[in-house]
Amino acid sequence: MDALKSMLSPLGMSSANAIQDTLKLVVIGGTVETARRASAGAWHTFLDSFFLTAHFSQEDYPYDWLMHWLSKQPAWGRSREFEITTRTVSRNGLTQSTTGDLDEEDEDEDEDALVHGRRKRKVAFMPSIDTTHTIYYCGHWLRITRTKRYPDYGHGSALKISVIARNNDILKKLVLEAKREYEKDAEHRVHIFMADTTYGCWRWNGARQKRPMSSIVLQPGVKDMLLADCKDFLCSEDWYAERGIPFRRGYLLHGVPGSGKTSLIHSLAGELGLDIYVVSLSSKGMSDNTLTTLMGHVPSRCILLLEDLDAAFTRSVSRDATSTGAPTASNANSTTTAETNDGSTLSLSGLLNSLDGVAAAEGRLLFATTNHIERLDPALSRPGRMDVWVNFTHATKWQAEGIFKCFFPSKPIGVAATVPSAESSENIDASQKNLPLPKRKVPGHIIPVLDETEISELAKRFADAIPENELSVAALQGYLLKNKVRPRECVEEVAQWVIDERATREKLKKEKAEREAKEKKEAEEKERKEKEEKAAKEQEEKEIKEKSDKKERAKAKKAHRAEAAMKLEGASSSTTSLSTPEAVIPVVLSASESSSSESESSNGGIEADTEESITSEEEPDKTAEAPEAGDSAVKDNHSKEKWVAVKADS
Ligand SMILES: Nc1ncnc2c1ncn2[C@@H]1O[C@H](COP(=O)(O)OP(=O)(O)OP(=O)(O)O)[C@@H](O)[C@H]1O
Repeated sequence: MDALKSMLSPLGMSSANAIQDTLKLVVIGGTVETARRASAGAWHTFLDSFFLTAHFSQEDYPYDWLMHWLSKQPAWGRSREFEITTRTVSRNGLTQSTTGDLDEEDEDEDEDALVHGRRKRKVAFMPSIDTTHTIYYCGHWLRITRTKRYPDYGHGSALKISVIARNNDILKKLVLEAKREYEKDAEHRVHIFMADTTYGCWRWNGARQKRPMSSIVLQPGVKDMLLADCKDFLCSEDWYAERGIPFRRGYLLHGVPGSGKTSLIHSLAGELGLDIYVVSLSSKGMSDNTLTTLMGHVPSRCILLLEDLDAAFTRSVSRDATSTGAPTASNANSTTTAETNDGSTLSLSGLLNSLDGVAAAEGRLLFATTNHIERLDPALSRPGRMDVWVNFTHATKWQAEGIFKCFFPSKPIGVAATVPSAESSENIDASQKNLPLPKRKVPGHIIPVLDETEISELAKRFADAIPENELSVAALQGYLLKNKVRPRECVEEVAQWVIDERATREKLKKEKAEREAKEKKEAEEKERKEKEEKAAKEQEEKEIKEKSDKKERAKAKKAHRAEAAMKLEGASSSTTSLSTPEAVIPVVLSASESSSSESESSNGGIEADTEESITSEEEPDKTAEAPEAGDSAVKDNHSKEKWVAVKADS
C-alpha cells in the first residue's frame, strides 16, 4: 500500500484517493464473486453427490409409462404452467384424464358421448415444457422436468427425474409402478405404430380396443391353428437358439379384399397382448436404408405388419391388374432399385435383407397381407420368410351363418324376445340412415334380442340365401350393419339384396371395363402421336445434317483448290528463279485431278469436268501443246479453273 501511495503521490491527493477507492472496490468485488462461485460449485457438488437423476426419452417405453403415471398424480395436475391440449394426455393416447382435466359441463357424461354426431373433445392440462414440478412419492421429493429433445425440429420430448437418495431403488420402484399401471390400463387395447419414413422411426398411431377372436368368422380351425402357432413360437426362443434358427416367424395372409385378413391380425395382437408395427412398403420416401433402420428398431415381442405386399414395388393406387410387385417382364430384374417420382427407392433385395438380414429384429411375428399372391416374387414368400400361408376366400355359407349370429345376440330359450316399440322404430330408421345415435354404449334398447332357436333359424335362412364364394364377408357385414336392428326383415330382404348386389357389381365391372378401354385407347393414341412426332423430328434432323454435310464438302473442295493454286504459283516462281525460259500456261484443271476430288465424286459430291482435265505432271506434252503463254485460254468452268506452271518451250 505504501508503494502504491508513493507511486500516486505526484498526483493530486484527491484523485489519488479516488483511484485507491476504486481499486479497493475491484479487489473486494472480485473476492466476493470468487467466493460466490466457489460456494455454488461446492453446493452443486454436494447436491450431485446426493441427487440421483434419471432421463427418459420419448422414443422409449418408460417415457410412456411415466407420463401415464404422472397424468394421475394430483401434483402434476396442480402445475402452475400449462400446455392445454385436446390431444391425448400422453403419447400413448390412453384416454384417462389428468387430474387437471377440464370436462365440459356434465362431468358424469359418458366419455364417448356424441354431440351432433361428433365425439366430444376433452380438454386436458399438461405441464408445459421446461418447467420443473416437485412431487412427493414414497417419502422422497421428486423433481420432474419435461424438456424438448430436439428443439430445432420441434418434436420429441424427454423427462428428467431427480431425487435425493442414497441409491436408485426409489427410481426403480417408481418405474416399475408406472409400468404396472400402464399395462393394467393398456390391457384392453392394442397399440398401433406406423413407420415414419422421413425420420426412419416408429410413431405411435393410436390405441384400438381389442377385437375378440370370436368376432372373426373363418373356416373352422383356421383361427385356432394360427393362435396356437403364434403362442408356440413366442415361447420357443430357446428351441430356436439351440438349433441356430433365427427366432422369427412369418405369416402370409392372402386372398380377396374384405375377407378379414387385417381384422384377424388385429384380433391376434389383442389375444397375444402384442403391439402392431405397420409398414406400408409403397409409402413415399421408403428406401432400403429406411426399411433396414425401421426393422432394426422393432421391439422383440410384437407383430410386424407389411400391408399389401404385392404393391411394394409400385406406387399405383390401384390394386388390380395395373398394380404389381411381381416379377413381370418389365420388372423381372426386381433386385434393381425401383425408383419413382415420389422419391421412393426400394428394391426387393433391400426388402429381403431388412426382413432377415443381420440387423433384423428377432422374436417378432411378421404378418404380410396381399390380394395377389401370384404376383409375389418367390424369394419373398419362401418358407423361412413366410412360414405359414392362409388363404382368405369370399364368404361361404358357413361364414354367412356365423357372421349373422355375431351380429344378432340371442337370449336363452324361454326368455321373451324384446321387440322394439313404435317409438323406437323411429330411432331404428334414423340409425339406418346413419344419423347419430344418442348414446353409443347402450344400443341394446333398440336391438331386438331374439331367442336362440329363432336366431339359429334366421341365420340358416340367411346363409341359404347367400351364394357360396361370391360375396365378400365385408359386403355381408355392410348389409347386416344396415339392418342391425331388423334381424327378421334382414333375412326376408337378403335375396333381393343379393340380386341388387350382383347388378351393382355388374354395373361397376362394366364401367370399369369401359374406363379401362377408354384409357387404353387414349394411351394408344398418345403413343401413336408421340411416334409420329418423333419420326418427323428425326426426318428434320436428317435433312439439316445432310445440308450441313453438303456445305462442309463444298468448303473442303474450295480449300483444296485454293491449295492447289498456291502450289502452282509456288512452282512457277521456283522455275523463274532457275532463269529457265518458262511460260505460265493457264490450264483448266478439273476436280477429278486430285485424290480429294476423286473421293468426292465417288461419294456423290460435285461431278468433275473430266473432259478438260489436264495435270501438269501426268500430261506435260498436252500442256505443251496448249496455246501460248501470253494468251492462254481461260476456259469456262469458272470455279474449276486453276493456273498451273508448266515448262514451256522457250
Ligand atoms: N372373416 C371375417 N370375419 C369377420 N369380419 C370380417 C371378416 N372378413 C371381413 N370382415 C369385416 O370386413 C371389414 C374388412 O375386413 P378386413 O379389413 O379385415 O379385410 P381384408 O381382407 O384385410 O381386406 P383388404 O385386403 O382389402 O385389406 C372389417 O370391418 C371386418 O370386420
